[in-house]
Amino acid sequence: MSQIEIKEVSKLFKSKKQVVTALNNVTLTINSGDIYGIVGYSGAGKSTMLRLLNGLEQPSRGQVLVDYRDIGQLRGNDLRKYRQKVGMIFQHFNLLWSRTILDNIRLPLELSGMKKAESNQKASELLALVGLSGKEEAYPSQLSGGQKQRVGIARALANDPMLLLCDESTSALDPQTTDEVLELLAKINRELGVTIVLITHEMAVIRKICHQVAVMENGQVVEQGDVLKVFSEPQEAVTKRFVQQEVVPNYGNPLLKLEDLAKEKREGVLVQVTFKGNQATQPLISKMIKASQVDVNVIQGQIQALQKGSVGTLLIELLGQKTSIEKALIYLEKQEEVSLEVAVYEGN
Ligand SMILES: Nc1ncnc2c1ncn2[C@@H]1O[C@H](COP(=O)(O)OP(=O)(O)OP(=O)(O)O)[C@@H](O)[C@H]1O
Repeated sequence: MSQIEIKEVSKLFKSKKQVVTALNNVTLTINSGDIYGIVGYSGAGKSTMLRLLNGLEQPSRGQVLVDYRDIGQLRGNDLRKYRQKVGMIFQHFNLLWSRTILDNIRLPLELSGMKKAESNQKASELLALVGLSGKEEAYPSQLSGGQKQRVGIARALANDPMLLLCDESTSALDPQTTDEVLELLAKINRELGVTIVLITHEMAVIRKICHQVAVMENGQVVEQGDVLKVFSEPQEAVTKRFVQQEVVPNYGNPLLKLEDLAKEKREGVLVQVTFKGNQATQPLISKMIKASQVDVNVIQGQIQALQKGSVGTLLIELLGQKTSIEKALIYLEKQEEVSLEVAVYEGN
C-alpha cells in the first residue's frame, strides 16, 4: 500500500549541447491500492516517471511524495531501504540466465540478508503464488515468455513491496499471455493490496486492469482520471487516438454513422445508444423489447469491457407500431448512464 503524490515535477536532462525536458510540471495523485496506468507514445516521459518513483532519478523541480516522504531527498541507506520496498517488473524480464528460477526469485532476498533456508521457503511460496510450482530448478531459457514474466513478478514481490512498478511488462508477450499476466497482476493487487503503477503504450492494457489512467504527451500529463470516464469521454486528441486503438472497426470497414444511415430509405427509427458504467452489461435491449413490444434490428455494436463496467455504442433500428417505438424510446431515455441519438429517414 502506498499513497503517491507527484507535485509540480519537472525533470530536465542537461548535456553540453542541449537540455531535454523529459517531464514538464507534472502533478498527479495515485491512491493507495490502485492500479494506475500511465499511457503515452514513445518519448512522452513514462520511463522517466517510473525512474523518479523508484528513486533512480531525482526531480529537477517539484516533489515525489510516497506515503508523505519526499523520495527525491532520500540518500544512502534510506534510499536503499526505500528501493527494497519498490518492486520492478521489466518488459524483457531481466532474469539471470545462469541462475535457476528459485535462485532468481531469491536474489533480492539474498541481497537484503535473509538466511538461505528462509529465502528458499519464501521464494517457493512466491512461485506458487504466480502459478509456477514445480519450476524451482528450471532455468529461464526453459520457460515461455509468459512464464518468465511470472518469475519476474515473483521476484518483484520478494521483499513484500508496497509499490509495484511495471515497465511495459506485457509488451513482449502475445495477446493471450498478456491477458494471463494482467490477470495475475490484478490478483496480486486484490490479494496483497499492493499499489501498482504501470506504463504502457497500449490502451488495451489500461482497459483490462487499470482503475485510473494518466495520458502523457511531451512530458506532460494531458488527461487523467477514472478509466471509465477517460474511455467514454476522451477530451484530448492524443487520448482519442489511444481510445481509437481499441475500436475494432467492423473487420476493416469504416464504422457506420447515424447521419449517413438516416439518408437511406428505412421503415423504422434509427437510434444510436451510447452507454457507460454497469448499463452495458445489463440486458438493456431485451428489457426494452419486453417493455415495448418493438422489433429491433441491430446494425452495429461495439462494447469495451473495463475494470469497472463498460462503455459502448449500439446502432439499432426500431420497427413496429408508432406507440411501441415511442415506448421503447421512453424506456431507453429513463435508463441511467445511457444516452440516445435518434434519426428518422427524411423522406418518411
Ligand atoms: N538519461 C537521459 N538523458 C537525456 N535525455 C533523456 C534521458 N532519459 C530520457 N531522456 C529523454 O526524455 C524524454 C522522455 O523519455 P522517456 O524515456 O521518459 O519516454 P517514454 O515515454 O518512456 O518513451 P519510451 O516508451 O520510448 O521509453 C525523451 O525525449 C528522451 O530522449
